[in-house]
Amino acid sequence: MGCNSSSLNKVGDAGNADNKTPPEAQANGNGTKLEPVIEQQEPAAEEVVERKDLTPVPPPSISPQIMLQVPEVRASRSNTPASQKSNDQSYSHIRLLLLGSAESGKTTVLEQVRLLYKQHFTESEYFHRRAFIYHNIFKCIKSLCRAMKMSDIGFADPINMGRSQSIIADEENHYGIFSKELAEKIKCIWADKSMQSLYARRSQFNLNDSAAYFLNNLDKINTLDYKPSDRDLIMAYVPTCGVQNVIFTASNQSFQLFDIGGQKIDRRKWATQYEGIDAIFFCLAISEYDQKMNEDMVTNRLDDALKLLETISEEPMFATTPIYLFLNEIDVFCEKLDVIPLSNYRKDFPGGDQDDALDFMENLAVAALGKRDKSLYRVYRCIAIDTQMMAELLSTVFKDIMKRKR
Ligand SMILES: Nc1nc2c(ncn2[C@@H]2O[C@H](COP(=O)(O)OP(=O)(O)OP(=O)(O)O)[C@@H](O)[C@H]2O)c(=O)[nH]1
Ligand SMILES: [Mg+2]
Repeated sequence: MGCNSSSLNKVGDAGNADNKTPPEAQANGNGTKLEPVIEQQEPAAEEVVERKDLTPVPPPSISPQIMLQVPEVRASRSNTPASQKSNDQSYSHIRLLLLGSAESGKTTVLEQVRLLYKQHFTESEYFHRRAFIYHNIFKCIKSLCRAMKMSDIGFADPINMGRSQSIIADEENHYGIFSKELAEKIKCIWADKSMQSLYARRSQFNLNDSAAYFLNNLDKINTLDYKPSDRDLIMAYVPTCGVQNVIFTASNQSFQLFDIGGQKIDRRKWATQYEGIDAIFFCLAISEYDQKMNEDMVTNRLDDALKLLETISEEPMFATTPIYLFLNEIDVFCEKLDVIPLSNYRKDFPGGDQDDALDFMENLAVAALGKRDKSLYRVYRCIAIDTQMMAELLSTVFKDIMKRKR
Protein backbone atom coordinates (compact mmCIF):
# COMPACT_ATOMS: atom_id res chain seq x y z
CA MET A 1 0.00 0.00 0.00
CA GLY A 2 1.38 3.39 -0.90
CA CYS A 3 0.39 6.70 0.53
CA ASN A 4 -2.47 8.04 -1.51
CA SER A 5 -2.70 11.70 -2.28
CA SER A 6 -5.89 12.18 -0.30
CA SER A 7 -3.97 11.23 2.86
CA LEU A 8 -1.14 13.58 2.12
CA ASN A 9 -3.29 16.46 1.01
CA LYS A 10 -4.32 16.71 4.59
CA VAL A 11 -1.05 18.45 5.34
CA GLY A 12 -1.96 21.69 6.98
CA ASP A 13 -5.65 20.87 7.21
CA ALA A 14 -5.85 21.73 10.86
CA GLY A 15 -7.16 25.19 10.44
CA ASN A 16 -4.45 26.83 8.38
CA ALA A 17 -5.50 29.24 5.73
CA ASP A 18 -2.74 28.83 3.21
CA ASN A 19 -0.74 25.70 2.60
CA LYS A 20 -0.06 26.22 -1.07
CA THR A 21 2.20 29.22 -1.02
CA PRO A 22 5.78 28.31 -1.95
CA PRO A 23 8.36 29.21 0.68
CA GLU A 24 10.47 32.26 0.51
CA ALA A 25 13.36 29.99 0.05
CA GLN A 26 15.73 32.63 -1.15
CA ALA A 27 18.94 34.13 0.07
CA ASN A 28 18.69 37.25 2.14
CA GLY A 29 17.44 39.34 -0.72
CA ASN A 30 20.36 41.74 -0.92
CA GLY A 31 22.45 39.41 -3.03
CA THR A 32 24.89 38.64 -0.23
CA LYS A 33 25.77 35.00 -0.04
CA LEU A 34 24.85 33.63 3.32
CA GLU A 35 27.21 31.40 5.19
CA PRO A 36 25.48 28.79 7.30
CA VAL A 37 24.77 29.88 10.82
CA ILE A 38 24.73 26.76 12.84
CA GLU A 39 26.34 25.72 15.98
CA GLN A 40 26.24 22.55 17.97
CA GLN A 41 26.94 22.45 21.64
CA GLU A 42 28.97 19.49 22.65
CA PRO A 43 27.52 17.13 25.23
CA ALA A 44 29.25 16.75 28.56
CA ALA A 45 32.00 14.18 28.51
CA GLU A 46 30.23 11.78 30.83
CA GLU A 47 27.20 11.81 28.55
CA VAL A 48 29.27 10.68 25.63
CA VAL A 49 30.39 7.74 27.69
CA GLU A 50 26.82 6.93 28.70
CA ARG A 51 25.44 7.12 25.21
CA LYS A 52 24.66 3.80 23.61
CA ASP A 53 25.99 2.45 20.37
CA LEU A 54 23.06 4.08 18.61
CA THR A 55 24.74 7.43 19.11
CA PRO A 56 28.18 6.82 17.72
CA VAL A 57 30.91 9.22 18.63
CA PRO A 58 33.07 9.69 15.56
CA PRO A 59 36.83 9.68 15.82
CA PRO A 60 38.45 12.96 16.89
CA SER A 61 39.28 13.88 13.32
CA ILE A 62 35.57 13.87 12.53
CA SER A 63 34.27 15.88 15.43
CA PRO A 64 30.50 16.44 15.39
CA GLN A 65 30.96 19.88 16.87
CA ILE A 66 30.20 22.53 14.31
CA MET A 67 31.10 26.13 15.01
CA LEU A 68 30.81 28.19 11.89
CA GLN A 69 31.45 31.81 11.20
CA VAL A 70 28.85 34.45 11.70
CA PRO A 71 28.01 35.85 8.27
CA GLU A 72 28.66 39.53 7.67
CA VAL A 73 24.97 40.15 7.06
CA ARG A 74 24.18 38.75 10.47
CA ALA A 75 26.94 40.38 12.44
CA SER A 76 24.47 41.49 15.07
CA ARG A 77 22.89 38.11 15.52
CA SER A 78 23.21 36.19 18.74
CA ASN A 79 24.59 32.69 18.89
CA THR A 80 23.45 32.47 22.48
CA PRO A 81 21.72 29.19 23.19
CA ALA A 82 18.27 29.40 24.72
CA SER A 83 19.79 28.32 28.03
CA GLN A 84 22.02 31.39 28.32
CA LYS A 85 19.45 34.12 28.16
CA SER A 86 20.62 37.49 29.40
CA ASN A 87 18.59 39.84 31.57
CA ASP A 88 17.55 41.60 28.40
CA GLN A 89 14.41 39.61 27.52
CA SER A 90 14.30 40.69 23.88
CA TYR A 91 15.64 38.55 21.07
CA SER A 92 16.21 39.66 17.52
CA HIS A 93 14.87 36.40 16.10
CA ILE A 94 11.67 34.47 16.46
CA ARG A 95 12.85 31.45 18.41
CA LEU A 96 11.60 27.99 17.53
CA LEU A 97 12.34 24.77 19.38
CA LEU A 98 12.28 21.31 17.77
CA LEU A 99 11.20 18.58 20.19
CA GLY A 100 10.30 14.91 19.86
CA SER A 101 11.75 11.50 20.59
CA ALA A 102 14.88 10.10 18.93
CA GLU A 103 14.63 9.51 15.18
CA SER A 104 11.31 11.36 14.96
CA GLY A 105 12.63 13.67 12.24
CA LYS A 106 13.76 16.81 14.12
CA THR A 107 17.13 17.19 12.44
CA THR A 108 15.57 16.29 9.09
CA VAL A 109 13.25 19.28 9.51
CA LEU A 110 16.20 21.50 10.45
CA GLU A 111 18.13 20.33 7.40
CA GLN A 112 15.16 20.96 5.13
CA VAL A 113 15.06 24.49 6.53
CA ARG A 114 18.74 24.88 5.73
CA LEU A 115 18.27 23.65 2.17
CA LEU A 116 15.11 25.66 1.52
CA TYR A 117 16.30 28.86 3.16
CA LYS A 118 19.78 28.67 1.70
CA GLN A 119 21.82 28.16 4.83
CA HIS A 120 24.42 26.22 2.90
CA PHE A 121 26.44 23.35 4.27
CA THR A 122 30.17 23.90 4.65
CA GLU A 123 32.90 21.59 3.42
CA SER A 124 33.54 20.38 6.96
CA GLU A 125 29.87 19.54 7.39
CA TYR A 126 29.89 17.56 4.15
CA PHE A 127 32.95 15.74 5.43
CA HIS A 128 31.21 15.01 8.72
CA ARG A 129 27.97 13.78 7.09
CA ARG A 130 29.91 11.66 4.64
CA ALA A 131 31.59 9.89 7.54
CA PHE A 132 28.21 9.19 9.13
CA ILE A 133 26.80 7.88 5.85
CA TYR A 134 29.49 5.17 5.77
CA HIS A 135 28.79 4.50 9.42
CA ASN A 136 25.00 4.34 8.77
CA ILE A 137 25.53 1.83 5.95
CA PHE A 138 27.78 -0.43 7.97
CA LYS A 139 25.49 -0.29 10.99
CA CYS A 140 22.46 -1.14 8.85
CA ILE A 141 24.07 -4.12 7.13
CA LYS A 142 25.37 -5.38 10.47
CA SER A 143 21.86 -5.14 11.98
CA LEU A 144 20.47 -6.99 8.98
CA CYS A 145 23.10 -9.72 9.31
CA ARG A 146 22.39 -10.10 13.01
CA ALA A 147 18.65 -10.24 12.36
CA MET A 148 19.20 -12.88 9.67
CA LYS A 149 21.23 -14.95 12.12
CA MET A 150 18.38 -14.82 14.66
CA SER A 151 15.72 -15.56 12.07
CA ASP A 152 14.71 -18.88 10.63
CA ILE A 153 15.04 -17.68 7.04
CA GLY A 154 18.67 -18.31 6.05
CA PHE A 155 20.45 -16.77 3.08
CA ALA A 156 19.29 -17.76 -0.41
CA ASP A 157 22.94 -17.93 -1.46
CA PRO A 158 24.87 -19.98 1.17
CA ILE A 159 28.11 -18.09 0.41
CA ASN A 160 26.50 -15.05 2.01
CA MET A 161 26.46 -16.83 5.35
CA GLY A 162 30.27 -16.55 5.65
CA ARG A 163 30.18 -12.94 4.45
CA SER A 164 27.54 -12.15 7.05
CA GLN A 165 29.58 -13.78 9.83
CA SER A 166 32.57 -11.63 9.00
CA ILE A 167 30.41 -8.47 9.04
CA ILE A 168 29.02 -9.40 12.46
CA ALA A 169 32.54 -10.04 13.78
CA ASP A 170 33.82 -6.69 12.45
CA GLU A 171 34.10 -4.36 15.46
CA GLU A 172 35.24 -1.28 13.54
CA ASN A 173 32.96 1.78 13.41
CA HIS A 174 33.59 2.44 9.71
CA TYR A 175 33.49 6.20 9.31
CA GLY A 176 35.40 6.03 6.03
CA ILE A 177 35.27 4.57 2.56
CA PHE A 178 34.97 0.76 2.48
CA SER A 179 37.63 -1.48 0.98
CA LYS A 180 36.65 -3.05 -2.35
CA GLU A 181 36.32 -6.40 -0.65
CA LEU A 182 34.02 -5.11 2.10
CA ALA A 183 31.86 -3.15 -0.35
CA GLU A 184 31.43 -6.31 -2.41
CA LYS A 185 30.41 -8.29 0.68
CA ILE A 186 27.83 -5.67 1.64
CA LYS A 187 26.40 -5.62 -1.88
CA CYS A 188 26.11 -9.42 -2.10
CA ILE A 189 24.41 -9.67 1.28
CA TRP A 190 22.00 -6.84 0.48
CA ALA A 191 21.12 -8.38 -2.92
CA ASP A 192 20.34 -11.79 -1.41
CA LYS A 193 16.66 -12.68 -2.00
CA SER A 194 16.14 -13.76 1.60
CA MET A 195 17.60 -10.49 2.82
CA GLN A 196 14.93 -8.62 0.93
CA SER A 197 12.14 -10.55 2.71
CA LEU A 198 13.83 -9.92 6.02
CA TYR A 199 14.00 -6.22 5.16
CA ALA A 200 10.19 -6.12 4.92
CA ARG A 201 10.13 -6.92 8.66
CA ARG A 202 12.77 -4.32 9.50
CA SER A 203 10.80 -2.52 12.20
CA GLN A 204 11.28 -5.57 14.44
CA PHE A 205 14.94 -4.68 14.77
CA ASN A 206 14.70 -0.88 14.50
CA LEU A 207 16.50 -0.54 11.19
CA ASN A 208 17.00 3.05 10.12
CA ASP A 209 14.39 4.17 7.58
CA SER A 210 17.08 5.17 5.09
CA ALA A 211 18.86 1.78 5.01
CA ALA A 212 17.58 0.77 1.56
CA TYR A 213 18.30 4.22 0.12
CA PHE A 214 21.98 4.10 1.07
CA LEU A 215 22.51 0.40 0.40
CA ASN A 216 21.03 0.81 -3.08
CA ASN A 217 23.42 3.69 -3.74
CA LEU A 218 26.57 2.04 -2.43
CA ASP A 219 28.48 2.21 -5.72
CA LYS A 220 28.03 5.97 -5.93
CA ILE A 221 28.89 6.48 -2.27
CA ASN A 222 31.93 4.23 -2.08
CA THR A 223 34.17 6.41 -4.22
CA LEU A 224 37.05 8.66 -3.20
CA ASP A 225 35.44 11.82 -4.55
CA TYR A 226 31.97 11.15 -3.11
CA LYS A 227 30.26 14.28 -1.83
CA PRO A 228 26.78 13.81 -0.30
CA SER A 229 23.95 15.25 -2.39
CA ASP A 230 21.18 17.31 -0.78
CA ARG A 231 19.07 14.17 -0.80
CA ASP A 232 21.84 12.19 0.92
CA LEU A 233 22.04 14.84 3.65
CA ILE A 234 18.32 14.57 4.27
CA MET A 235 18.38 10.78 4.32
CA ALA A 236 21.40 10.37 6.64
CA TYR A 237 20.92 9.79 10.35
CA VAL A 238 23.35 11.72 12.50
CA PRO A 239 22.06 11.47 16.09
CA THR A 240 22.02 14.90 17.66
CA CYS A 241 24.16 15.32 20.76
CA GLY A 242 23.42 18.49 22.69
CA VAL A 243 21.86 21.41 20.83
CA GLN A 244 22.33 22.86 17.39
CA ASN A 245 20.60 25.87 15.88
CA VAL A 246 20.23 27.64 12.60
CA ILE A 247 19.32 31.25 11.85
CA PHE A 248 17.46 32.04 8.66
CA THR A 249 15.13 34.58 7.11
CA ALA A 250 11.58 33.87 5.93
CA SER A 251 9.11 36.58 4.85
CA ASN A 252 11.70 39.21 5.87
CA GLN A 253 11.61 37.90 9.41
CA SER A 254 14.58 36.36 11.12
CA PHE A 255 14.05 32.99 12.83
CA GLN A 256 16.29 30.87 15.01
CA LEU A 257 15.51 27.16 15.05
CA PHE A 258 16.93 25.01 17.88
CA ASP A 259 17.29 21.26 17.53
CA ILE A 260 17.97 18.98 20.52
CA GLY A 261 18.74 15.30 20.76
CA GLY A 262 15.64 13.22 21.49
CA GLN A 263 17.20 10.21 23.20
CA LYS A 264 16.28 9.81 26.84
CA ILE A 265 19.71 10.91 27.96
CA ASP A 266 19.38 14.17 25.99
CA ARG A 267 15.92 14.97 27.30
CA ARG A 268 17.32 15.73 30.75
CA LYS A 269 18.70 18.96 29.33
CA TRP A 270 15.65 20.00 27.35
CA ALA A 271 14.28 22.30 30.04
CA THR A 272 17.39 24.49 29.85
CA GLN A 273 16.25 25.50 26.35
CA TYR A 274 12.67 26.44 27.16
CA GLU A 275 13.08 30.11 27.98
CA GLY A 276 12.17 32.68 25.34
CA ILE A 277 10.75 30.15 22.88
CA ASP A 278 8.05 31.54 20.58
CA ALA A 279 6.82 28.26 19.09
CA ILE A 280 7.47 24.54 19.36
CA PHE A 281 7.82 22.16 16.46
CA PHE A 282 7.02 18.73 17.83
CA CYS A 283 7.91 15.76 15.60
CA LEU A 284 6.04 12.52 16.20
CA ALA A 285 6.94 9.56 13.99
CA ILE A 286 3.59 7.78 13.67
CA SER A 287 5.20 4.83 11.88
CA GLU A 288 6.71 3.64 15.16
CA TYR A 289 3.53 2.08 16.55
CA ASP A 290 5.09 -1.41 16.55
CA GLN A 291 8.62 -0.49 17.67
CA LYS A 292 10.44 -0.52 20.97
CA MET A 293 12.73 2.26 22.20
CA ASN A 294 16.42 1.65 21.51
CA GLU A 295 17.13 2.97 24.99
CA ASP A 296 15.45 0.05 26.79
CA MET A 297 14.01 -2.26 24.08
CA VAL A 298 10.86 -2.47 26.23
CA THR A 299 8.86 0.76 25.94
CA ASN A 300 6.70 1.15 22.87
CA ARG A 301 8.03 4.11 20.88
CA LEU A 302 4.61 5.55 20.08
CA ASP A 303 3.56 5.41 23.75
CA ASP A 304 6.76 7.20 24.68
CA ALA A 305 6.28 9.88 22.03
CA LEU A 306 2.67 10.52 23.06
CA LYS A 307 3.66 10.79 26.71
CA LEU A 308 6.39 13.23 25.76
CA LEU A 309 3.91 15.34 23.81
CA GLU A 310 1.58 15.35 26.80
CA THR A 311 4.43 16.50 29.07
CA ILE A 312 5.37 19.32 26.70
CA SER A 313 1.75 20.37 26.31
CA GLU A 314 1.39 20.56 30.09
CA GLU A 315 4.70 22.36 30.66
CA PRO A 316 3.81 25.62 32.45
CA MET A 317 6.44 27.56 30.46
CA PHE A 318 4.57 26.63 27.27
CA ALA A 319 1.10 27.50 28.56
CA THR A 320 0.68 30.10 25.81
CA THR A 321 3.29 28.82 23.34
CA PRO A 322 1.87 27.42 20.10
CA ILE A 323 2.76 23.81 19.30
CA TYR A 324 3.11 22.85 15.65
CA LEU A 325 2.74 19.10 15.68
CA PHE A 326 4.30 17.24 12.76
CA LEU A 327 2.81 13.75 12.42
CA ASN A 328 5.84 12.48 10.56
CA GLU A 329 6.87 9.43 8.53
CA ILE A 330 3.50 9.08 6.84
CA ASP A 331 5.29 7.21 4.01
CA VAL A 332 6.69 4.54 6.33
CA PHE A 333 3.39 4.34 8.21
CA CYS A 334 1.34 3.71 5.05
CA GLU A 335 3.82 1.13 3.78
CA LYS A 336 3.82 -0.65 7.10
CA LEU A 337 0.05 -0.90 7.63
CA ASP A 338 -0.31 -3.84 5.22
CA VAL A 339 2.55 -5.80 6.76
CA ILE A 340 1.97 -5.01 10.42
CA PRO A 341 -1.69 -4.31 11.24
CA LEU A 342 -2.20 -1.31 13.49
CA SER A 343 -4.86 -3.23 15.44
CA ASN A 344 -2.15 -5.66 16.66
CA TYR A 345 -0.63 -2.80 18.64
CA ARG A 346 -3.58 -0.47 19.24
CA LYS A 347 -6.48 -2.53 20.48
CA ASP A 348 -8.71 0.54 20.34
CA PHE A 349 -8.21 0.93 16.58
CA PRO A 350 -11.58 -0.12 15.15
CA GLY A 351 -10.05 -1.01 11.78
CA GLY A 352 -10.51 0.60 8.39
CA ASP A 353 -8.43 1.86 5.51
CA GLN A 354 -5.31 3.97 5.38
CA ASP A 355 -7.19 7.23 5.94
CA ASP A 356 -8.97 5.76 8.95
CA ALA A 357 -5.61 4.71 10.37
CA LEU A 358 -4.20 8.20 9.83
CA ASP A 359 -7.24 9.79 11.45
CA PHE A 360 -6.88 7.41 14.38
CA MET A 361 -3.25 8.41 14.88
CA GLU A 362 -4.11 12.08 14.68
CA ASN A 363 -6.82 11.61 17.31
CA LEU A 364 -4.29 9.93 19.61
CA ALA A 365 -1.95 12.89 19.22
CA VAL A 366 -4.69 15.45 19.77
CA ALA A 367 -5.75 13.55 22.91
CA ALA A 368 -2.17 13.86 24.17
CA LEU A 369 -2.44 17.62 23.78
CA GLY A 370 -5.15 17.35 26.43
CA LYS A 371 -7.09 20.43 27.34
CA ARG A 372 -4.80 22.79 25.42
CA ASP A 373 -6.85 25.43 23.65
CA LYS A 374 -7.33 24.63 19.96
CA SER A 375 -5.83 27.98 18.97
CA LEU A 376 -2.56 26.91 20.60
CA TYR A 377 -1.76 23.99 18.35
CA ARG A 378 -1.78 22.96 14.71
CA VAL A 379 -1.46 19.42 13.40
CA TYR A 380 0.25 18.51 10.12
CA ARG A 381 0.74 15.15 8.46
CA CYS A 382 4.10 15.05 6.77
CA ILE A 383 7.04 13.23 5.29
CA ALA A 384 10.05 15.18 6.51
CA ILE A 385 12.33 13.77 3.80
CA ASP A 386 10.03 15.20 1.09
CA THR A 387 11.51 18.61 0.34
CA GLN A 388 8.58 19.87 -1.75
CA MET A 389 6.07 18.91 0.90
CA MET A 390 8.17 20.51 3.63
CA ALA A 391 8.58 23.67 1.57
CA GLU A 392 4.83 24.20 1.53
CA LEU A 393 4.34 23.15 5.11
CA LEU A 394 7.11 25.31 6.53
CA SER A 395 5.99 28.34 4.57
CA THR A 396 2.49 27.94 6.02
CA VAL A 397 3.85 27.49 9.52
CA PHE A 398 6.19 30.50 9.41
CA LYS A 399 3.35 32.70 8.20
CA ASP A 400 1.11 31.46 10.96
CA ILE A 401 3.78 32.20 13.56
CA MET A 402 4.24 35.73 12.24
CA LYS A 403 0.50 36.32 12.27
CA ARG A 404 0.48 35.43 15.95
CA LYS A 405 3.38 37.82 16.68
CA ARG A 406 1.56 40.79 15.14
N1 LIG B 1 11.17 7.49 5.22
C1 LIG B 1 11.26 8.54 6.05
N2 LIG B 1 12.39 8.74 6.75
C2 LIG B 1 12.44 9.82 7.56
C3 LIG B 1 11.37 10.73 7.70
N3 LIG B 1 11.73 11.69 8.57
C4 LIG B 1 12.99 11.40 8.96
N4 LIG B 1 13.42 10.27 8.35
C5 LIG B 1 14.73 9.60 8.52
O1 LIG B 1 14.79 9.17 9.87
C6 LIG B 1 16.14 9.26 10.37
C7 LIG B 1 16.18 10.01 11.67
O2 LIG B 1 15.81 11.35 11.48
P1 LIG B 1 16.42 12.56 12.32
O3 LIG B 1 15.75 13.80 11.80
O4 LIG B 1 17.89 12.54 12.34
O5 LIG B 1 15.86 12.22 13.77
P2 LIG B 1 16.00 13.12 15.11
O6 LIG B 1 14.61 13.32 15.62
O7 LIG B 1 16.78 14.34 14.86
O8 LIG B 1 16.78 12.09 16.03
P3 LIG B 1 17.76 12.45 17.30
O9 LIG B 1 18.77 13.44 16.84
O10 LIG B 1 18.35 11.13 17.67
O11 LIG B 1 16.86 12.98 18.39
C8 LIG B 1 16.96 9.90 9.24
O12 LIG B 1 17.64 8.86 8.56
C9 LIG B 1 15.92 10.53 8.34
O13 LIG B 1 16.32 10.58 6.99
C10 LIG B 1 10.16 10.48 6.95
O14 LIG B 1 9.16 11.21 7.01
N5 LIG B 1 10.17 9.37 6.15
MG1 LIG C 1 18.59 14.94 15.54
